Amino acid sequence: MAGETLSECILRENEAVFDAMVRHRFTTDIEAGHLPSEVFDRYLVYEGAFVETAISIFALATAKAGRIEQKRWLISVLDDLANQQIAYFERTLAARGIDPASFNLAEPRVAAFCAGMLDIAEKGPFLDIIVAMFAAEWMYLTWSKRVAAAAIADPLLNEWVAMHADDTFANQAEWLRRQIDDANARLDEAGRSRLSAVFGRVQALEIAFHDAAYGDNA
Ligand SMILES: Cc1ncc(C[n+]2csc(CCO)c2C)c(N)n1
Repeated sequence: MAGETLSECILRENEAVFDAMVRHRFTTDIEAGHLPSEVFDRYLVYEGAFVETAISIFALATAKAGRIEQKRWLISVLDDLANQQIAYFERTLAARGIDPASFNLAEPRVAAFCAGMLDIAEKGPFLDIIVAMFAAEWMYLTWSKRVAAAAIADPLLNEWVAMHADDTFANQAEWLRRQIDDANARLDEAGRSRLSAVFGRVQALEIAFHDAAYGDNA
């Protein structure tokens, strides 16, 4: 549509699947204060595996970035993932007495999500990686900002939601969004629709990943 940025166009074209994900039962259960404890435990183990995958994805983006300013920013994202996010999982798994070995990390929907994201990063150009991570981060920012307004009794769950609703995370998601909008003029229609399809594919993988946190009865 005329006067629209590329990120606005991508969000409009994928509105239905994006809304389905930001309204996923995982987010509405947290908001309503009744996320089952065993679902949070399973989620933490699956999510910890994804954060390690995210380090590989951002490392590939760093390697493929054309400009030093982009590399510099992505290195700071990597530092945050390796030092703040991984530390959250180490602390949280220990505090909740979770043994990751007692969960199935080969769960098909979790494996499909991690492998699907990594595949985009390995095979795709820089902008595909940026769009895939924009899809994952913008979605988390959107539901976390909504859910952060609710009183979350579990301090570790509260911390997780707050971490995705704060300015640092919002700046990260907005940086990705700017990369997409700045590239718009250099793309043709086929390139734009390919990126929009990447965004939609990531939301579908995300929905299955969050279903998996509920076990087999999702
Ligand atoms: C399943 C899943 N999807 C998206 C995010 C959002 N997110 C938060 S940090 C990060 C990586 C780099 O900042 C991403 C993508 C998540 N946490 N877990």
